[in-house]
Amino acid sequence: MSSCSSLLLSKVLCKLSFQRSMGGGPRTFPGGLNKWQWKRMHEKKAKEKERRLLDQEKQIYQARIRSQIRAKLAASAAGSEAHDREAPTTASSPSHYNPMSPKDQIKALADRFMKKGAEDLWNQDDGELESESESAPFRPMRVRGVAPPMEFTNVVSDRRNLADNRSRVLRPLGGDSLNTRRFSVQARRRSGAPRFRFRGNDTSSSDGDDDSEIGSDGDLVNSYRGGNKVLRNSKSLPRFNFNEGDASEDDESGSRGRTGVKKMMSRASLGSYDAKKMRRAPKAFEGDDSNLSQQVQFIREELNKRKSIGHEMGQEQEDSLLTHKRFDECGISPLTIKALTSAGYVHMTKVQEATLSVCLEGMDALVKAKTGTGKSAAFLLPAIEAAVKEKNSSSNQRWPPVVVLILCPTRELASQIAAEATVLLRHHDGIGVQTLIGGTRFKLDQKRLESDPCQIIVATPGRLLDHIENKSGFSVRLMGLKMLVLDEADHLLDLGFRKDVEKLVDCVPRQRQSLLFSATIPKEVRRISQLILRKEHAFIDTVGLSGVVTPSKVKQSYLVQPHELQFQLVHQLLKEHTSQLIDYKVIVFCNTAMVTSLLYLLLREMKMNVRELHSRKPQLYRTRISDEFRESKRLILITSDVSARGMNYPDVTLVIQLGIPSDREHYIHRLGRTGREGKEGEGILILAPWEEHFLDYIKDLPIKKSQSIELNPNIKLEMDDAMMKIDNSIKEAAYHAWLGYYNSIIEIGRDKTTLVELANQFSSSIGLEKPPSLFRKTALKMGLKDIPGIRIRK
Ligand SMILES: Nc1ncnc2c1ncn2[C@@H]1O[C@H](COP(=O)(O)OP(=O)(O)OP(=O)(O)O)[C@@H](O)[C@H]1O
Repeated sequence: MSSCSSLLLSKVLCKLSFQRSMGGGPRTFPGGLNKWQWKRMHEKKAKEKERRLLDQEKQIYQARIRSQIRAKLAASAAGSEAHDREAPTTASSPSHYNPMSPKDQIKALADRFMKKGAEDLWNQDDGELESESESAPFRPMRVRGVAPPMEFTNVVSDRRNLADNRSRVLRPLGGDSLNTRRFSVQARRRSGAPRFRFRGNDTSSSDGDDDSEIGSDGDLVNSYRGGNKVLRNSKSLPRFNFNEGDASEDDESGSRGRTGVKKMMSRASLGSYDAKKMRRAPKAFEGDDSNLSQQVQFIREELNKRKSIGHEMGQEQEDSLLTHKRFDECGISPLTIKALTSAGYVHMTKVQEATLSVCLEGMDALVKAKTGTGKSAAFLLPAIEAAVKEKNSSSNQRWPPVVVLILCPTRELASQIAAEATVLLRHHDGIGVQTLIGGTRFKLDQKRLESDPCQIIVATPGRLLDHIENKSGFSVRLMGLKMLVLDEADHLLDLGFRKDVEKLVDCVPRQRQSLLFSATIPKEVRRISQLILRKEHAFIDTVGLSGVVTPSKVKQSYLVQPHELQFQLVHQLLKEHTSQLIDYKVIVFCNTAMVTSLLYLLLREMKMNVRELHSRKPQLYRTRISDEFRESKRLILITSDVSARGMNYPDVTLVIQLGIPSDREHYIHRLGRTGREGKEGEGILILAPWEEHFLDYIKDLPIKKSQSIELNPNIKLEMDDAMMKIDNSIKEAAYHAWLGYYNSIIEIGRDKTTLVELANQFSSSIGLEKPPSLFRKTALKMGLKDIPGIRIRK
């Protein structure tokens, strides 16, 4: 009764504050709170959430330690059992000293790995199966001809599909119930590829394979929320140190006080099994050992057969973008079908086929699909359907509620999504879409919202929060929200954005559908996504059997060249490419806005057809260049990571990445600007000799070393001349940004002396007589104050 009345009261207050704000009365937030109370309330909520999270992390960590101790004790007990295998364990011996019988061991393993996503939780420290498998508990099974542990795991993960699970993992390509891809991932994990270290010194997760294999939910949700399972090592580690200038420059996150220090979430892992799970062991494993080994043999053979068929089919399927399924078969409204048809969309792409029915059912989903495969339409179609449904049920409101909220990390991407939504909405009268993005006038947004109320909002987190906090009745309109979409979800849940996104999630109703899309979903993001998704959500992965997340028709290569020669190398590569292709269209990614600007000016001086796009440019300019590049051919775009994700520039023929990307995901998304819609493309990564370690993090991708290119000495002279013409202030800013970016990279950032040496070489290569000085405070923050070669501004 009391909760009912308080709900009623808060609804009335909401309505009142909405009416007041629309009518220009005193400004209040829902519940009659003023701006500061409202803000404090959300800050408090965010703090509480953070504390809860930390508690859970702590529990997970402690559980992990406990499990390690247990594993060690069990291993030593197993050693002693080898001497005395026949002797039954005495009742008096403590239970954790008891080695398991082979059957129990299998049951335990089966239980542990049969759960969806459990192989995702496999880690090297789970060692009994590999290194300690030679010891007692497993030996009897080996004698009976049972496969070595790794294959066994695979067999079990097949059986796992029979088990009931709360959430669904859908792998439409080839219906990979036997999950051959996971097999290779586990093998890779065992090979111990080091994890890319930008995110911190997380040596515990040495798989380097965040993207290509994500586990499914049930356990993960459980273990995350309950914190009572044995999970993988959990640490919160810095990802970025201080960045001077614009180093890491995803515009919207930067604009709202990006912390400069990024942390990694811990990764979940079932380090051991627990008694409860024993009950869920499949019946087949309870039979006698000889039956079991026959069965295992049979399943393995079956697996191998399916694997080879799957690979062939998988490759074929991967090369084509569209499926046979038509849009008019899936129950979306005829007006949308009409718009789709006139836009040339008749058949669905794989991700659309895999997700549409699930999303239209109203289920939450986390979706992973390759770049350029039509994810935008995959979430826009259910979004439009939600708006249509809502419009039919509440048509007379003057200010209709916002039914769908789509969050994007960059302004350009938000505009692109809104443009696509407008195309799909062209035949729907009374349903509108608007963008709320930074870099435009706030008042203008407000006017647009009042004059043209719409049901679908595409926004960047920073500007959206401004609207909620500055209010104008907007937060009240969000109370009717039915669907929340996070495009580039992994990036939005990364620390640069996470706080803002959490605040936003607190401002929308809990009863909603949430859809998270990205081409890359690292495990820590998979975990944190549970905060947004309902427990009963689908995880849909259309990457395919190969497990390669990059487009199959993109030729990937890398070149190694010292920093000071890299500009010349870029110039030479561009010259070659543009002379070979008539309709070239190239994107060159630089790591910072100021280096982007410098390279742009240099290439312009060298008479190349270039444009620049980065966060230091005014929004109008950015929009103009983005539109121009979308429409054009024979153009080169020099850009920073503002263009790395989601931007759909058709027919890009080459992507060059200059310098080490800030992580594996950045590499994949940047590369994904070419080879879209199943087309061909090329990607070249240019690394300095010390940056080659990055290749460890992408070694599962089909990237090859390119033949070295001999640089033309005459061009060098020409470039030096061109460089002389560029203003020193640009070069100094580029030096600062360069130093800031590389200082944030752990490998080099730790060795400050080498870093400063490299920076000073870069400085002289761009024509600066001596390295520009730093403010004392900045040098201090960067840990560079007393490093030889650093000049401090007086
Ligand atoms: N069903 C379809 N039929 C034909 N073309 C389609 C279809 N769906 C999407 N496309 C086209 O595919 C291209 C890529 O789509 P989109 O930008 O949505 O990819 P994405 O998966 O979101 O990529 P990214 O991961 O880079 O964000 C667009 O040009 C879009 O028009």
